[in-house]
Amino acid sequence: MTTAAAPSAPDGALPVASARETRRAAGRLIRRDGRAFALMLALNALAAGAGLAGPWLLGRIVDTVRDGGGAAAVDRLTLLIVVGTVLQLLLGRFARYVGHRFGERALARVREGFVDRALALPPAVVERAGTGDLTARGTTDVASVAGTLRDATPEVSVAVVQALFLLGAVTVLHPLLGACALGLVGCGFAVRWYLRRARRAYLDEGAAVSELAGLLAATAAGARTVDLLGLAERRASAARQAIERCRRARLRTLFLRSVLFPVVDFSYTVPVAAALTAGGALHQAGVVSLGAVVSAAVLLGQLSAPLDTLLFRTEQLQAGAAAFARVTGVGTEPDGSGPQPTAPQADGVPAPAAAVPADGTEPAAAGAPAPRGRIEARGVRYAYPGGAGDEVLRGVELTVRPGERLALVGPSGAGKSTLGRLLAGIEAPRAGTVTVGGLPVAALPPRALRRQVALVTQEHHVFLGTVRDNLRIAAPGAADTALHAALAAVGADWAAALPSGLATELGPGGFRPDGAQSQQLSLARVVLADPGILILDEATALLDPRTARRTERALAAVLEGRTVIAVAHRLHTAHDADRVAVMEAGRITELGTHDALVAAGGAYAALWRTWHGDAPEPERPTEV
Ligand SMILES: Nc1ncnc2c1ncn2[C@@H]1O[C@H](COP(=O)(O)OP(=O)(O)OP(=O)(O)O)[C@@H](O)[C@H]1O
Repeated sequence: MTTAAAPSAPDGALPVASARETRRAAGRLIRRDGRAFALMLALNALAAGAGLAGPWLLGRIVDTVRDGGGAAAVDRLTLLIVVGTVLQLLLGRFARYVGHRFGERALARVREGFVDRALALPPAVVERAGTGDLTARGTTDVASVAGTLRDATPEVSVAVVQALFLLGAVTVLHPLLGACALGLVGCGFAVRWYLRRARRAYLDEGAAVSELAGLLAATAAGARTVDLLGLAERRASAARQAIERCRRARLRTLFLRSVLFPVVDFSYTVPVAAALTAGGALHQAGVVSLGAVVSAAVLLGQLSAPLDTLLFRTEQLQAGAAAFARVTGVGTEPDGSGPQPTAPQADGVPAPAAAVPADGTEPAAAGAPAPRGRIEARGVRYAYPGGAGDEVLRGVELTVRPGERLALVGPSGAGKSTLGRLLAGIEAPRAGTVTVGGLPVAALPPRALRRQVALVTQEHHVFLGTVRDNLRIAAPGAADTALHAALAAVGADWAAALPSGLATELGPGGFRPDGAQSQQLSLARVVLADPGILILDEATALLDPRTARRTERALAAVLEGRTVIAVAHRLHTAHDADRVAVMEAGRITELGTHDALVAAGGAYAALWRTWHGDAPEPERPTEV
């Protein structure tokens, strides 16, 4: 899906679908349930047709009485009015029922699509946008779309059909009486004025709510840090500013409504007054009967009901359309040219890129083992967005062979973690290329990429749900035997002793794994995902020594048979690696085996001597 982002999307924020793309997405939703939509419209048309009987029969009653007709004739006409009204009620109710069901199905599709696209978002996109925006789109915006689809769409379709039928009926009575509906032109101007401003205003309101949600979520998540560092006043001040922006955005939408509604209310009376005036003249000229004038006035008076619905729902439709644009925008690229989420195949694995790797290794194929191809960085340059434009990586050249273990060492801030993120495809280089098995990582769909490269950090997350749920995230549909094998591979013996085995619930109210156990669960997921290349960055850095030892043992099992690039904090890791790359100021300055680099007497040799206590501490802190 390609969209042009709304111009307002700030740098790093998730894109918002353009008006055109929003309309297209709505069209797709309607087409997918086209029969139900057509049935809803047909039933509405029948209900509106039945509704015309009342005013028309009222006119007939007036004419009958005027012509001296008896009470029996009036009774018959009155009975027909009752029949018409009941018919309208029943058909209208059925039309709404069909409409609500259509709305619910469409909403389910919107929700499923949103979840799919949100889950397929590259982590870097979520990091830059902030989880508040994504949360607000997944909650407030989806709820707004829900209200629109469930209530507004059926109501609006009823109202549109009713209004058209009423106008048609008056015009049939006499074209001049139909022309009296032009008195509603003031209403049209007011609505146009409103609609021109409403999309922008509602988008701003949604963005302000997202910002506030993100700020409050971050403050709540970091409550202890806020308390510890005495940041409460600063956070409260930021929250006050965000609330003020919300208030201003809300006031703007309120102002738009406060102009719209009074103008519209006045406009409703104009056609009725015009019909009575013009109708009186026509009647006197003998062109129309008195009953026709009464019918026309009643029909035009009845126009206010569907128009009211339209106006009332217009606001909801506008808010819903803005929310739909924000929901649809998730997972699209701001410039409309970047990678789009890949539709999963039946087994949940996306189709891999159909290209033959340059180094002759087998291309990825659905269900086939991930290729253990070489990973290469050529002339890689990178600067963080919003990082004052300073280059963090300045022309990195690196080739890691299949099955090789490479240790990345160097001073703090040299760019090791950043290079790890680029090699894992989380960030894309500003210049140069990163390829895995000959395929540029930037061109691989996220899920296909994850089958080839995994970045293991000290961050690990236990999801609410069972042990099985937590593991199957990496391999949907994996058999219990595979899950047990993965747990055993990372030394998670504790899992076998859980009361309900793989069905044990994790988290509050269930089993609460400690740091090492959580890390083991996340490593078991890596085993199940079975990527050919692992990038380790501080995987055990924050753990206490005992936990770190347990985790490292688990890690050793995971590394077996894979290409490994490890940001090395302890030089014994570098010593045990096949080769060592020294990184300084965004470049690889030394590359070779431990022995060769020590013999060369360069930066690595100095680090190694420092680690052994043979030399004074270097001036810059190092990762030893
Ligand atoms: N998200 C970010 N936004 C802006 N600048 C960043 C970001 N992350 C890192 N940097 C900057 O990029 C530079 C390289 O950081 P990086 O973390 O890659 O270095 P490192 O060698 O891994 O250091 P360390 O071992 O201390 O993490 C540093 O100057 C850092 O301040």
